[in-house]
Amino acid sequence: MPLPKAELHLHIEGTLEPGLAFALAARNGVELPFKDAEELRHAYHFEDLQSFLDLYYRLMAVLHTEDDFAELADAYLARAAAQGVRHAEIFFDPQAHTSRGVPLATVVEGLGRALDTSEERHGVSTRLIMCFLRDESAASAMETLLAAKPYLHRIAGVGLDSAEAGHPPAKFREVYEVAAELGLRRVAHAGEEGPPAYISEALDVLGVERVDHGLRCMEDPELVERLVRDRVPLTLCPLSNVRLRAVRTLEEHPLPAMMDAGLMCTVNSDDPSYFGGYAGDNFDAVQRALGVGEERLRELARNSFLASFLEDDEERRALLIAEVDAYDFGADRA
Ligand SMILES: Nc1ncnc2[nH]cnc12
Ligand SMILES: [Zn+2]
Repeated sequence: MPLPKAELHLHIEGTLEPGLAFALAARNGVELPFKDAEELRHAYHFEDLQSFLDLYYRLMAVLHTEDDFAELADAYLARAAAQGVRHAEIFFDPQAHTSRGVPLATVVEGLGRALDTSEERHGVSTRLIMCFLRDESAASAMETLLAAKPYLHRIAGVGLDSAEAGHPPAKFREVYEVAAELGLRRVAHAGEEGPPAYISEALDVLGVERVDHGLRCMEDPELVERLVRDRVPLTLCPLSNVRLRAVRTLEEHPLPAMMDAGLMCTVNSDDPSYFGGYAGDNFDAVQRALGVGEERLRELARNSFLASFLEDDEERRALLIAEVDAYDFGADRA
Protein backbone atom coordinates (compact mmCIF):
# COMPACT_ATOMS: atom_id res chain seq x y z
CA MET A 1 0.00 0.00 0.00
CA PRO A 2 1.49 3.39 -0.98
CA LEU A 3 1.92 6.26 1.48
CA PRO A 4 -1.43 8.11 1.83
CA LYS A 5 -1.22 11.63 0.44
CA ALA A 6 -3.29 14.57 -0.82
CA GLU A 7 -2.67 16.04 -4.24
CA LEU A 8 -3.04 19.83 -4.15
CA HIS A 9 -1.57 20.89 -7.49
CA LEU A 10 -3.09 19.02 -10.38
CA HIS A 11 -4.49 20.39 -13.63
CA ILE A 12 -7.16 17.96 -14.80
CA GLU A 13 -6.44 18.86 -18.44
CA GLY A 14 -2.83 17.86 -17.78
CA THR A 15 -3.93 14.30 -17.00
CA LEU A 16 -5.06 13.72 -20.60
CA GLU A 17 -3.08 10.64 -21.63
CA PRO A 18 -2.25 10.20 -25.35
CA GLY A 19 -4.49 7.13 -25.63
CA LEU A 20 -7.55 8.97 -24.31
CA ALA A 21 -6.68 12.05 -26.42
CA PHE A 22 -6.80 9.94 -29.59
CA ALA A 23 -9.98 8.14 -28.52
CA LEU A 24 -11.74 11.46 -27.85
CA ALA A 25 -10.38 12.98 -31.08
CA ALA A 26 -11.92 10.11 -33.04
CA ARG A 27 -15.21 10.33 -31.11
CA ASN A 28 -15.50 14.11 -31.61
CA GLY A 29 -14.07 14.37 -35.13
CA VAL A 30 -11.07 16.46 -34.04
CA GLU A 31 -7.89 16.33 -36.15
CA LEU A 32 -4.69 16.01 -34.15
CA PRO A 33 -1.37 16.98 -35.73
CA PHE A 34 0.14 13.60 -34.74
CA LYS A 35 -0.14 10.20 -36.40
CA ASP A 36 -0.78 8.25 -33.21
CA ALA A 37 -0.28 8.19 -29.44
CA GLU A 38 3.32 7.08 -29.87
CA GLU A 39 4.18 10.03 -32.10
CA LEU A 40 2.41 12.37 -29.67
CA ARG A 41 4.49 11.07 -26.76
CA HIS A 42 7.62 11.96 -28.71
CA ALA A 43 6.42 15.60 -28.82
CA TYR A 44 6.73 15.81 -25.01
CA HIS A 45 10.02 17.71 -25.00
CA PHE A 46 9.64 21.21 -23.66
CA GLU A 47 11.97 24.20 -23.70
CA ASP A 48 10.03 26.14 -21.08
CA LEU A 49 6.53 26.72 -19.66
CA GLN A 50 5.20 28.30 -22.87
CA SER A 51 6.29 25.45 -25.15
CA PHE A 52 4.41 23.06 -22.86
CA LEU A 53 1.32 25.30 -22.70
CA ASP A 54 1.16 25.41 -26.52
CA LEU A 55 0.72 21.62 -26.68
CA TYR A 56 -1.46 21.48 -23.54
CA TYR A 57 -4.03 23.91 -25.02
CA ARG A 58 -3.90 22.26 -28.43
CA LEU A 59 -4.52 18.76 -27.08
CA MET A 60 -7.35 19.65 -24.70
CA ALA A 61 -9.40 20.68 -27.76
CA VAL A 62 -10.45 17.00 -28.00
CA LEU A 63 -12.64 17.56 -24.90
CA HIS A 64 -16.17 18.44 -25.95
CA THR A 65 -18.95 16.72 -24.02
CA GLU A 66 -19.87 16.20 -20.38
CA ASP A 67 -18.95 12.52 -20.87
CA ASP A 68 -15.45 13.53 -22.07
CA PHE A 69 -14.80 15.57 -18.93
CA ALA A 70 -16.25 12.87 -16.69
CA GLU A 71 -14.08 10.21 -18.35
CA LEU A 72 -10.95 12.37 -18.06
CA ALA A 73 -11.49 13.00 -14.33
CA ASP A 74 -12.42 9.41 -13.55
CA ALA A 75 -9.28 8.14 -15.29
CA TYR A 76 -7.16 10.55 -13.22
CA LEU A 77 -8.84 9.55 -9.96
CA ALA A 78 -8.22 5.85 -10.67
CA ARG A 79 -4.53 6.46 -11.39
CA ALA A 80 -4.11 8.77 -8.42
CA ALA A 81 -5.80 6.32 -6.05
CA ALA A 82 -3.41 3.58 -7.18
CA GLN A 83 -0.52 5.84 -6.06
CA GLY A 84 -1.93 6.53 -2.59
CA VAL A 85 -3.81 9.78 -3.28
CA ARG A 86 -6.72 9.91 -0.82
CA HIS A 87 -7.74 13.53 -1.37
CA ALA A 88 -7.35 15.63 -4.53
CA GLU A 89 -7.88 19.35 -5.07
CA ILE A 90 -8.27 19.57 -8.81
CA PHE A 91 -7.62 22.61 -11.01
CA PHE A 92 -9.49 23.21 -14.23
CA ASP A 93 -9.14 25.97 -16.84
CA PRO A 94 -12.65 27.10 -17.82
CA GLN A 95 -11.50 29.80 -20.26
CA ALA A 96 -9.55 27.23 -22.28
CA HIS A 97 -12.88 25.52 -22.98
CA THR A 98 -15.38 28.37 -23.17
CA SER A 99 -13.09 30.18 -25.64
CA ARG A 100 -13.57 27.28 -28.09
CA GLY A 101 -17.31 27.06 -27.62
CA VAL A 102 -17.64 24.48 -24.84
CA PRO A 103 -20.08 25.83 -22.23
CA LEU A 104 -18.95 26.18 -18.62
CA ALA A 105 -21.91 23.98 -17.58
CA THR A 106 -20.55 21.09 -19.70
CA VAL A 107 -17.12 21.33 -18.07
CA VAL A 108 -18.31 21.66 -14.47
CA GLU A 109 -21.11 19.09 -14.70
CA GLY A 110 -18.86 16.59 -16.48
CA LEU A 111 -16.04 16.93 -13.95
CA GLY A 112 -18.61 17.06 -11.14
CA ARG A 113 -20.11 13.76 -12.20
CA ALA A 114 -16.76 11.99 -11.80
CA LEU A 115 -16.04 13.79 -8.53
CA ASP A 116 -19.44 12.84 -7.11
CA THR A 117 -18.60 9.13 -7.29
CA SER A 118 -14.91 9.47 -6.44
CA GLU A 119 -15.03 8.57 -2.75
CA GLU A 120 -17.17 5.54 -3.45
CA ARG A 121 -15.31 4.36 -6.57
CA HIS A 122 -11.74 5.32 -5.68
CA GLY A 123 -11.63 6.28 -2.00
CA VAL A 124 -10.51 9.79 -3.00
CA SER A 125 -12.27 12.87 -1.59
CA THR A 126 -12.09 15.88 -3.89
CA ARG A 127 -12.39 19.64 -4.28
CA LEU A 128 -12.56 21.60 -7.51
CA ILE A 129 -10.51 24.79 -8.03
CA MET A 130 -11.33 27.04 -10.97
CA CYS A 131 -8.22 28.67 -12.44
CA PHE A 132 -8.03 31.91 -14.40
CA LEU A 133 -5.59 32.15 -17.31
CA ARG A 134 -3.26 34.97 -16.28
CA ASP A 135 -2.23 35.68 -19.88
CA GLU A 136 -5.86 36.55 -20.62
CA SER A 137 -7.40 39.81 -19.40
CA ALA A 138 -8.68 40.50 -15.89
CA ALA A 139 -12.05 41.30 -17.50
CA SER A 140 -12.20 37.79 -18.97
CA ALA A 141 -11.36 36.30 -15.54
CA MET A 142 -14.09 38.39 -13.91
CA GLU A 143 -16.59 37.33 -16.56
CA THR A 144 -15.64 33.68 -15.92
CA LEU A 145 -16.01 34.08 -12.16
CA LEU A 146 -19.46 35.64 -12.49
CA ALA A 147 -20.54 32.99 -15.02
CA ALA A 148 -19.59 30.33 -12.45
CA LYS A 149 -22.05 31.62 -9.86
CA PRO A 150 -24.66 28.92 -10.61
CA TYR A 151 -22.01 26.23 -10.01
CA LEU A 152 -20.41 27.47 -6.81
CA HIS A 153 -21.77 24.47 -4.88
CA ARG A 154 -19.22 22.47 -6.91
CA ILE A 155 -16.30 24.90 -6.70
CA ALA A 156 -14.19 25.30 -3.55
CA GLY A 157 -11.78 27.94 -4.73
CA VAL A 158 -10.03 29.90 -7.43
CA GLY A 159 -6.48 29.73 -8.78
CA LEU A 160 -4.27 31.49 -11.31
CA ASP A 161 -2.23 29.67 -13.95
CA SER A 162 -0.82 29.74 -17.52
CA ALA A 163 2.12 31.92 -18.68
CA GLU A 164 3.46 33.65 -15.57
CA ALA A 165 6.18 36.07 -16.70
CA GLY A 166 4.78 39.52 -17.40
CA HIS A 167 1.44 38.73 -15.76
CA PRO A 168 1.78 39.72 -12.10
CA PRO A 169 -0.82 38.63 -9.54
CA ALA A 170 -1.97 42.24 -8.96
CA LYS A 171 -3.57 42.18 -12.42
CA PHE A 172 -6.31 40.06 -10.77
CA ARG A 173 -6.84 42.05 -7.55
CA GLU A 174 -10.57 42.77 -8.16
CA VAL A 175 -11.28 39.25 -9.37
CA TYR A 176 -9.85 37.78 -6.16
CA GLU A 177 -11.75 40.34 -4.07
CA VAL A 178 -15.02 39.17 -5.60
CA ALA A 179 -13.96 35.51 -5.22
CA ALA A 180 -13.37 36.14 -1.50
CA GLU A 181 -16.79 37.80 -1.19
CA LEU A 182 -18.31 34.70 -2.80
CA GLY A 183 -16.71 32.56 -0.08
CA LEU A 184 -14.14 30.92 -2.37
CA ARG A 185 -10.72 29.77 -1.21
CA ARG A 186 -7.80 31.41 -2.99
CA VAL A 187 -4.56 30.00 -4.39
CA ALA A 188 -2.28 31.12 -7.25
CA HIS A 189 0.72 29.90 -9.21
CA ALA A 190 3.65 32.15 -8.32
CA GLY A 191 7.41 31.80 -8.49
CA GLU A 192 7.43 29.00 -11.08
CA GLU A 193 8.98 31.11 -13.84
CA GLY A 194 8.05 34.49 -12.34
CA PRO A 195 10.19 36.33 -9.75
CA PRO A 196 9.95 35.99 -5.94
CA ALA A 197 8.09 39.35 -5.86
CA TYR A 198 5.12 37.59 -7.51
CA ILE A 199 4.91 35.27 -4.48
CA SER A 200 4.72 38.23 -2.06
CA GLU A 201 2.20 39.91 -4.32
CA ALA A 202 -0.02 36.80 -4.46
CA LEU A 203 -0.07 36.79 -0.65
CA ASP A 204 -0.47 40.55 -0.14
CA VAL A 205 -2.77 41.49 -3.00
CA LEU A 206 -4.71 38.31 -3.75
CA GLY A 207 -4.82 36.93 -0.19
CA VAL A 208 -3.86 33.41 -1.27
CA GLU A 209 -3.73 30.66 1.35
CA ARG A 210 -1.30 28.47 -0.57
CA VAL A 211 1.27 29.21 -3.23
CA ASP A 212 1.42 26.90 -6.25
CA HIS A 213 5.08 26.12 -6.98
CA GLY A 214 6.69 29.01 -5.06
CA LEU A 215 10.02 27.51 -6.12
CA ARG A 216 11.80 30.82 -6.66
CA CYS A 217 11.20 31.98 -3.08
CA MET A 218 14.65 30.55 -2.42
CA GLU A 219 16.15 33.61 -4.17
CA ASP A 220 14.82 35.88 -1.41
CA PRO A 221 15.81 35.02 2.19
CA GLU A 222 13.34 37.51 3.68
CA LEU A 223 10.52 35.95 1.74
CA VAL A 224 11.58 32.49 2.91
CA GLU A 225 11.52 33.78 6.49
CA ARG A 226 7.99 35.08 5.98
CA LEU A 227 6.72 31.86 4.38
CA VAL A 228 8.23 29.82 7.23
CA ARG A 229 6.84 32.12 9.93
CA ASP A 230 3.34 32.13 8.44
CA ARG A 231 3.43 28.41 7.53
CA VAL A 232 2.37 29.18 3.97
CA PRO A 233 2.06 25.86 2.12
CA LEU A 234 3.92 25.51 -1.19
CA THR A 235 2.65 23.00 -3.72
CA LEU A 236 5.87 21.86 -5.37
CA CYS A 237 5.96 19.72 -8.51
CA PRO A 238 9.47 18.26 -8.91
CA LEU A 239 9.03 16.31 -12.16
CA SER A 240 7.29 19.31 -13.73
CA ASN A 241 10.17 21.57 -12.71
CA VAL A 242 12.65 19.33 -14.52
CA ARG A 243 10.52 18.95 -17.68
CA LEU A 244 9.86 22.71 -17.91
CA ARG A 245 13.48 23.50 -17.06
CA ALA A 246 12.79 25.47 -13.89
CA VAL A 247 15.59 23.28 -12.50
CA ARG A 248 18.34 21.65 -14.58
CA THR A 249 18.14 18.16 -13.09
CA LEU A 250 16.09 16.46 -10.41
CA GLU A 251 19.27 16.05 -8.37
CA GLU A 252 19.52 19.85 -8.23
CA HIS A 253 15.94 20.38 -7.08
CA PRO A 254 15.84 22.66 -3.99
CA LEU A 255 13.22 20.55 -2.13
CA PRO A 256 15.69 19.33 0.55
CA ALA A 257 17.00 22.88 1.08
CA MET A 258 13.43 24.16 1.27
CA MET A 259 12.55 21.59 3.92
CA ASP A 260 15.79 22.37 5.79
CA ALA A 261 14.73 26.04 5.80
CA GLY A 262 11.47 25.04 7.50
CA LEU A 263 9.14 25.72 4.56
CA MET A 264 5.84 23.88 4.49
CA CYS A 265 6.37 21.84 1.33
CA THR A 266 4.06 19.46 -0.46
CA VAL A 267 4.83 17.27 -3.50
CA ASN A 268 2.43 17.11 -6.43
CA SER A 269 2.29 16.17 -10.10
CA ASP A 270 1.03 19.34 -11.93
CA ASP A 271 0.37 17.81 -15.38
CA PRO A 272 1.23 14.14 -14.90
CA SER A 273 0.49 12.95 -18.42
CA TYR A 274 3.04 15.42 -19.80
CA PHE A 275 5.72 15.37 -17.10
CA GLY A 276 6.35 11.68 -16.60
CA GLY A 277 4.50 10.83 -13.44
CA TYR A 278 1.60 11.03 -11.02
CA ALA A 279 1.79 11.98 -7.33
CA GLY A 280 3.39 8.75 -6.14
CA ASP A 281 5.93 8.92 -8.98
CA ASN A 282 6.93 12.39 -7.75
CA PHE A 283 7.37 11.04 -4.21
CA ASP A 284 9.44 8.13 -5.57
CA ALA A 285 11.52 10.54 -7.68
CA VAL A 286 12.50 12.81 -4.77
CA GLN A 287 13.27 9.77 -2.62
CA ARG A 288 15.50 8.30 -5.32
CA ALA A 289 17.18 11.41 -6.76
CA LEU A 290 17.37 13.63 -3.68
CA GLY A 291 17.70 11.04 -0.94
CA VAL A 292 14.62 12.38 0.84
CA GLY A 293 14.26 9.94 3.74
CA GLU A 294 11.23 8.21 5.18
CA GLU A 295 10.50 10.74 7.93
CA ARG A 296 10.63 13.58 5.39
CA LEU A 297 8.32 11.70 3.04
CA ARG A 298 5.97 11.30 5.98
CA GLU A 299 6.24 15.05 6.67
CA LEU A 300 5.40 15.83 3.03
CA ALA A 301 2.35 13.57 3.20
CA ARG A 302 1.25 15.06 6.53
CA ASN A 303 1.69 18.57 5.11
CA SER A 304 -0.48 17.70 2.13
CA PHE A 305 -3.45 16.97 4.38
CA LEU A 306 -2.73 19.93 6.69
CA ALA A 307 -2.59 22.30 3.70
CA SER A 308 -5.73 20.86 2.09
CA PHE A 309 -9.14 22.50 2.14
CA LEU A 310 -10.63 19.74 4.28
CA GLU A 311 -11.89 22.19 6.94
CA ASP A 312 -15.44 21.01 6.42
CA ASP A 313 -14.38 17.44 7.09
CA GLU A 314 -11.91 17.63 9.97
CA GLU A 315 -12.76 14.05 10.87
CA ARG A 316 -11.47 12.82 7.51
CA ARG A 317 -8.39 15.03 7.75
CA ALA A 318 -7.55 13.62 11.21
CA LEU A 319 -8.11 10.07 10.00
CA LEU A 320 -5.82 10.51 6.99
CA ILE A 321 -3.07 12.15 9.08
CA ALA A 322 -3.30 9.25 11.55
CA GLU A 323 -2.81 6.86 8.60
CA VAL A 324 0.29 8.80 7.55
CA ASP A 325 1.67 8.69 11.10
CA ALA A 326 1.09 4.94 11.30
CA TYR A 327 2.42 4.18 7.79
CA ASP A 328 4.99 1.39 7.69
CA PHE A 329 7.57 2.12 5.00
CA GLY A 330 9.00 -1.34 5.44
CA ALA A 331 5.79 -2.90 4.19
CA ASP A 332 5.66 -1.07 0.89
CA ARG A 333 6.97 1.74 -1.29
CA ALA A 334 5.92 5.39 -0.79
N1 LIG B 1 2.80 24.25 -14.57
C1 LIG B 1 1.90 25.14 -14.98
N2 LIG B 1 2.14 26.44 -14.81
C2 LIG B 1 1.27 27.35 -15.23
N3 LIG B 1 0.13 27.04 -15.83
C3 LIG B 1 -0.17 25.76 -16.03
N4 LIG B 1 -1.23 25.17 -16.58
C4 LIG B 1 -1.03 23.84 -16.54
N5 LIG B 1 0.14 23.57 -15.97
C5 LIG B 1 0.70 24.74 -15.63
ZN1 LIG C 1 0.44 24.08 -12.24
